[in-house]
Amino acid sequence: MTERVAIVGGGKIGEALLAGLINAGKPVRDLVVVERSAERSAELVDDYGVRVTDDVTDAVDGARVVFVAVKPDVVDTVLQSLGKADDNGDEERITVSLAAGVPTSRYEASLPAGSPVVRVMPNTPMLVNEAMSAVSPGRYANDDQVALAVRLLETVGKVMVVPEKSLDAVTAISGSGPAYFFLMVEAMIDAGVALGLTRAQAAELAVQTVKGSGVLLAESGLTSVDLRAAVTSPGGTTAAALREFERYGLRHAVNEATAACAEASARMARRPEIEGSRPASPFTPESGVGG
Ligand SMILES: NC(=O)C1=CN([C@@H]2O[C@H](COP(=O)(O)OP(=O)(O)OC[C@H]3O[C@@H](n4cnc5c(N)ncnc54)[C@H](O)[C@@H]3O)[C@@H](O)[C@H]2O)C=CC1
Ligand SMILES: O=C(O)[C@@H]1CCC=N1
Repeated sequence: MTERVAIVGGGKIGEALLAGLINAGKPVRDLVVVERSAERSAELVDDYGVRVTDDVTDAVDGARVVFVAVKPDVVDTVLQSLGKADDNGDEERITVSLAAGVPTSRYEASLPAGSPVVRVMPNTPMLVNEAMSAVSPGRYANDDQVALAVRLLETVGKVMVVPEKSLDAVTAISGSGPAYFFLMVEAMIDAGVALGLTRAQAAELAVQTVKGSGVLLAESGLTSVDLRAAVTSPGGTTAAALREFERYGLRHAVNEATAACAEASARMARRPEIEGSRPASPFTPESGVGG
């Protein structure tokens, strides 16, 4: 892996990618991060010894792959700088977007004609090299360029190639999906406390249960239906719990929530003033919910 890589946006996803690439053996000298916040830049320099700059044009000079990991409403600003960057001569620069809801066509319209663009929907388990990334080639990205993006992303988890029209649905399942499981764990911890456990006990029980269940699902070769049936003894405790989940409409809630997520992603693609088109969050920033 000798290609020079620039990561524009050193937030949660940008850092996850940076850490993953370094862990996978990519030399730090082949990496550069573009970050607007001075405080965040200092953290990245301290933690990874990577070069961090606030100048997009300077950072992408000589970079074979440029990952765009800023919020969707900042993408147009970044594209203006990318559009002004010198070309790389023979080595065409590949722009890889990690931003939710921004179509490859918007990149292609701003970048020099025929620029290769690849759009990706990753997720935050990338921080522990367990990402699920869905990759969609733009109209000018050739097979080798897509393969390079896939290879880099495989250093931080699994990769699936899908047509771009699937990305709203992908966002509803794997992009936002980690938050659904975190919410479930939060609810289980509160429920454990209500049943008399300490919060620490309930947290340890719930976290290890979700981790073990995930590994079992990924590694046993069995389906979620088989595995649920294996936990559910006839007339037993699990059946009593599952009956209540069905009575309160868990499947309906999942259908409605994922439909709302896919629609939010599609809405962002239709409108450039992305943040303004988002529904109000039910959470405060202090609750730690964002992303
Ligand atoms: N957080 C998540 O679970 C996921 C996020 N994404 C996408 O990844 C992108 C990044 O998301 P996060 O990492 O969560 O956001 P974040 O807010 O943690 O990171 C964004 C970073 O970009 C920096 N930044 C802002 N303007 C800049 C500019 N002009 N030049 C350089 N840096 C700039 C910010 O200071 C910040 O550090 C978003 O587009 C989001 O849609 C995709 C999938 C999952
Ligand atoms: O909530 C969001 O908009 C981003 C995209 C997928 C996960 N987080």
